[in-house]
Amino acid sequence: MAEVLLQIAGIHKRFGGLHALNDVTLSINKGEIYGLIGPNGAGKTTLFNVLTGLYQPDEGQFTFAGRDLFRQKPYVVVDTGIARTFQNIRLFGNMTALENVMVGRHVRTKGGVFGAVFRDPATRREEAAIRERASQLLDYVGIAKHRDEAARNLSYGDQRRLEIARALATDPKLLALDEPAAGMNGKETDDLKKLMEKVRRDGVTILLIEHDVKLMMDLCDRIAVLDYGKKIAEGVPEAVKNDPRVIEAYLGASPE
Ligand SMILES: Nc1ncnc2c1ncn2[C@@H]1O[C@H](COP(=O)(O)OP(=O)(O)OP(=O)(O)O)[C@@H](O)[C@H]1O
Repeated sequence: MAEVLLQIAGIHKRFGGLHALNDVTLSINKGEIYGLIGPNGAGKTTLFNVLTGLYQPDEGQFTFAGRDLFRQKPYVVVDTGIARTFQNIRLFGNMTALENVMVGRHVRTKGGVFGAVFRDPATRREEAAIRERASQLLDYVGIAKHRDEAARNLSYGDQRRLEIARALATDPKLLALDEPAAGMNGKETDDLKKLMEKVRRDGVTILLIEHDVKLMMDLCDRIAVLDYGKKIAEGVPEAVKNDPRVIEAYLGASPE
């Protein structure tokens, strides 16, 4: 039987009078690529923000890898094994690609203030290991040649890959990607799809928000659909695509 990695139940999130997440329940199995779709404003990013500790849910339950993460702080969430990218790229533009990934890696290291100030041998060894791992990750996502370039000078597609490398540097069990293909051309999207398949093969579960329906249909094992903060459908892509509630949510009318 499939092993559940992430489970949320009865999650509510309100912004004043707006019910952005309304009783959302879902579970993601280890090794899955799980998609989240829905019209604009449906609550997808809000759910990501709840799952990564940026927003505190009003009610519900949230467990991940056997730990209770309900209303936990973002650093606890990262530590437990959830990493994410953002809809709007959030890199340190003036830092090199390598340095951006090293920042992500620091989450998993021990060197404290003492080590950083006095640069003792243990800290220097640790720093070298961080650099080495960051370098490997740039290679892994296919942008090793841009290692020493400022992040802001990378192409849009490469910046998205760099964000993924930085997220992977935290050694996540679950990688949550918020519209990673936005603004990509066909070739870049195809390369991104291959990268996500590789990440999954290497043991990382993926949660994906994406508007590119073809990409979602090709890539996801299961898809959940949000509409006005409610989960209106969930299942394998083919079933979701043909679900009348989903067609209605997207088109505003049932195809009779
Ligand atoms: N911090 C906030 N304060 C107030 N309202 C918010 C906040 N964050 C999100 N919302 C509202 O919650 C609703 C859901 O927004 P959300 O960004 O989660 O939708 P989405 O499905 O990700 O949309 P899109 O596909 O356009 O990115 C929207 O009506 C949005 O305006």
